[in-house]
Amino acid sequence: MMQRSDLKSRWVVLVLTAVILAGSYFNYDGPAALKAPLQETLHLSDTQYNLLYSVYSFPNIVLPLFGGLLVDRCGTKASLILFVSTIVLGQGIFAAGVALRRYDIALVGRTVFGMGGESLTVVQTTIQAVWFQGKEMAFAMGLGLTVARLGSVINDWVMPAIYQSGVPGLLPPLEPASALSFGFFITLLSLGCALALLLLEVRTDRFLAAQHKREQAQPLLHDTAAGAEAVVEHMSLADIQHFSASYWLLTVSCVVVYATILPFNNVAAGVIMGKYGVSLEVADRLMSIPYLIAACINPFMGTAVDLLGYRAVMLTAGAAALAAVHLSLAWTMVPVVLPLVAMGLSYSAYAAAIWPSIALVVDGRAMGTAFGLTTAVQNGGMASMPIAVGTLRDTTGSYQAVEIFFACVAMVGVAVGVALNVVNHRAGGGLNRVAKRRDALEKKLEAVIREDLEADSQSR
Ligand SMILES: NCCCC[C@H](N)C(=O)NCC(=O)O
Repeated sequence: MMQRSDLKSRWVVLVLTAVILAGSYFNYDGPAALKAPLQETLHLSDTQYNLLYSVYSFPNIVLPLFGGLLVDRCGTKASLILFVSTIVLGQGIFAAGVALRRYDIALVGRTVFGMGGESLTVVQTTIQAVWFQGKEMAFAMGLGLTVARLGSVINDWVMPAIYQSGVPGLLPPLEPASALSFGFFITLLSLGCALALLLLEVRTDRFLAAQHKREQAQPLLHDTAAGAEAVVEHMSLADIQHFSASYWLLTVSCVVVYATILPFNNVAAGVIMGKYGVSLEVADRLMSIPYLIAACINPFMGTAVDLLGYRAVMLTAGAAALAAVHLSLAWTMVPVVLPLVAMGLSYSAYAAAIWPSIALVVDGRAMGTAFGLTTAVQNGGMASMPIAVGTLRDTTGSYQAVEIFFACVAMVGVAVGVALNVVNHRAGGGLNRVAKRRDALEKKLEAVIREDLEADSQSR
């Protein structure tokens, strides 16, 4: 039976989902690129500044789980439009709050932005998993993250420039709200791409339904995460208890390892300026290195995962490399470019392995919920880390304790990775195998079971 992953238009879907997410990532990292001007204009301490990230993540300790359920129950189309509209609204409120010098409104804006932002990553990953299932999934997710991360990198370059010079006749210079308003226009671009994707999905539904009718297969019921297959069973929260041990270990790994990457980026400019005595502009450029490296090599890392497997090994090695990076930032004076490049490489290896791994250990009909739950737990880490980091920085007066803390968290990620390798090996080692070989083995197994059942019914 023909599926979405058999269609060439999956590449258009990849471009659209990537650009949609790039708009979200661009704005997520907005405060990091404007850290000093924001703190100056709104008179914020480090803790208050970091709260702009924590409030993004607080609602997401729960919301993406329901976002994922919504994706599985109502489909990707409605969820996509809902979540993109929410980031447009949130960014608008955030920019207005900063323009009005109202920290409380700015916090509300970041909260609303977060309510859409993380569930958007869930629906985007689910759409990519559905359209690339059994094909170039890790490559597609890697390329998607590349474009999204380019959003972060462009943000690091464009936001300080717009802050400095404004947009003639439109946005005044030396005003952080100008840069944030520019970010609002970027979210409108994401909305435009989401509407284009909606049209494409509707046309694909019609095409596949007609195709299935011709093949006398079951009609297409709706566009759930299970894609073009006829799905009648609905995922419910209770089904979470059937997720495997590998899934839970992947989720714990995701929360601890990402907690050493994304929250580091929020304070990277401060770490670099404090340790190496460079200006904000130079620090902003330097801090874009990890995301830039990751953006450049994500598709290659993804291809390596598609061709070689070794997902569980790769995500353990990625965590170990991140621990080394943070220790070197805490205790050595090596040129800062080295640990930043190493961070980009390890982040990319980790991201290329973790997201496709989740798609491999859960059933198709639970994909949105699984991504949602992982993202929810991940946000627990992303909500608490900035507070811990801000408090450590405010109490010790330097970033050394912060870096040692990041390294310890990464080491927990190594331990979880080792446990994952053991558990997965006992369960057949699917995560470290190539997906196509894994599919072939599963098909062989199904055929043997079917033959057994047929022989059984004939002998009765
Ligand atoms: N919007 C920035 C935070 C992204 C969090 C998201 N759940 C995620 O982890 N995405 C993958 C990545 O590597 O950024």
